[in-house]
Amino acid sequence: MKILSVEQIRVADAYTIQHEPIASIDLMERASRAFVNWFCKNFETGNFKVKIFCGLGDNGGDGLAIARMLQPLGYDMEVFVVKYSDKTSENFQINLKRLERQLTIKYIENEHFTLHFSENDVIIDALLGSGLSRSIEGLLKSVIENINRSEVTIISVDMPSGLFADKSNNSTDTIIKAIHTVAFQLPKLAFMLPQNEEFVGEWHIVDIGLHKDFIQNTETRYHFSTPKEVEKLIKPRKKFSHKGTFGHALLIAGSHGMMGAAVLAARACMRSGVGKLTVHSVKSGLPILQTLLPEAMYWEAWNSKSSDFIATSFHVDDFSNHFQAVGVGPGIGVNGIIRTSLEKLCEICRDLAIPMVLDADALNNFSTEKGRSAINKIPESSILTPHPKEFRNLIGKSWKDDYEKLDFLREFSVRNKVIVCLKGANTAVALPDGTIHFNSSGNAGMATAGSGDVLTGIITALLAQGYEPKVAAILGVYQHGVAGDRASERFGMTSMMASDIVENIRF
Ligand SMILES: NC(=O)C1=CN([C@@H]2O[C@H](COP(=O)(O)OP(=O)(O)OC[C@H]3O[C@@H](n4cnc5c(N)ncnc54)[C@H](O)[C@@H]3O)[C@@H](O)[C@H]2O)[C@@H](O)CC1
Ligand SMILES: [K+]
Repeated sequence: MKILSVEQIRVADAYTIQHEPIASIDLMERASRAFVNWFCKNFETGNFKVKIFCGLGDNGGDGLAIARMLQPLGYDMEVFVVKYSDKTSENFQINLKRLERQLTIKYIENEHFTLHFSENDVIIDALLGSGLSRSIEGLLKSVIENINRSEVTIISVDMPSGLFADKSNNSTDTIIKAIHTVAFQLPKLAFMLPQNEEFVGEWHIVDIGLHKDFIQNTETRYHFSTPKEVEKLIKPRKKFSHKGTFGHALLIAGSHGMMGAAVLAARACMRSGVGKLTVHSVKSGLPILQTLLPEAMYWEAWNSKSSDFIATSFHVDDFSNHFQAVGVGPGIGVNGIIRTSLEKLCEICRDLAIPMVLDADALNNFSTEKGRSAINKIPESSILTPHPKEFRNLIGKSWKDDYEKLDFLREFSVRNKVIVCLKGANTAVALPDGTIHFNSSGNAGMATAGSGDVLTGIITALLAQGYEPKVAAILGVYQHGVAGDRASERFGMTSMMASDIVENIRF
């Protein structure tokens, strides 16, 4: 699903009005109806009052139309119009006239207002939407501060009022803190970013029938990978296939005291459909891995006498005609010898065109001053899976906000021609073509030790099966999240562990 800018949404709106064709006021009616349908499904009539706060533009117009539609359905309504300006939109005016016939509207015209909220109230925020052009001040600011203090359920129409859809707010800005945001047709970039979580709450999309052709033909750098889109990427397993069909993966992971990382990645790899798996790790890890995962083969690190790190002088003969994918990083440790051996590994994979996943310590080895100058050795189209701290170390600089983080992410991915999965809620998968794809699955329970190792295993397995790197990244991240969602259903977010994610992988 595309994420369009405010400007693009405005054009989509105009295009729909012209080409469907539909009158602007009827499009607003359709949008408001879509909101109402969502609302009725989620909030059955009962012992509570719905308080709608309307601005003076089209977002306010939506609010008035929503009030008109909800009242006959049995909701106890109170409608407030905040008169912060003399200007109103045409659709607002039309909807105001329509509603005035049905109920008494209350006006908030100056700072001498008092609002009373009771615990069960539900507030619908239709003050400002995507038309926001500056930080909120004056009367609107006072009203929003009052609403936020009420601590009752707040539902925002299209956008939490005061939040910019595709650029950063000032840290002191006044913004509605919604529990739910019900957005029209497409998600906004702001919804994807951790810095906006307390304003957006849980977001939902309702279809308002914007013109499909326009959306299809509009270019954007941002995408939200919906379950429907991603699930289509899974290749069916053919009846006459054998284990050779699904590739042989090499996983380089673990060290003394860090064998859990290797086991988690390896188990996840096997659960994700790889034909064969070899794990390359330290000597002391052999009994651990062979006991916990008899399905995998073991390749002992050549010079791991002290058995506390992997530092193999990789040789091309060990790779050619052997492996279809290499995953490297979880628990391997960081030092100059390991980095040298990683550089050699990258060289071999590049020459033999073996796709790679680099995670955790593989990335940390490229995050020292010397390491950064060797980043260009990472083969094109490799998949890197850092969490934000690892990414910051890799690029050697911090970002001022989440928008700048996305810019750095895109820059890095384009410059090095690699795929970067920046992990977090809505993991961002940046492709070398400059696009960023946000993931839709997963939950906060996945912020637990070993969760990243599981992702490495999944993506390595997909590469070994011949999935194109960009598909392996987007699908792998999604399936990892789905497995995490299943694990959290069973154990709860707080109690789930990375091994529960592994046991819930299902392709
Ligand atoms: N684009 C679409 O597809 C549709 C949009 N609709 C609604 O229209 C909304 C956008 O409407 P508008 O463009 O009228 O904009 P808003 O209703 O968000 O804002 C109204 C006006 O307020 C002024 N304003 C901006 N920032 C302000 C501030 N900080 N303080 C005071 N005034 C400020 C601007 O002049 C702006 O045009 C959407 O969020 C959505 O709710 C729907 O009605 C139907 C379809
Ligand atoms: K709003």
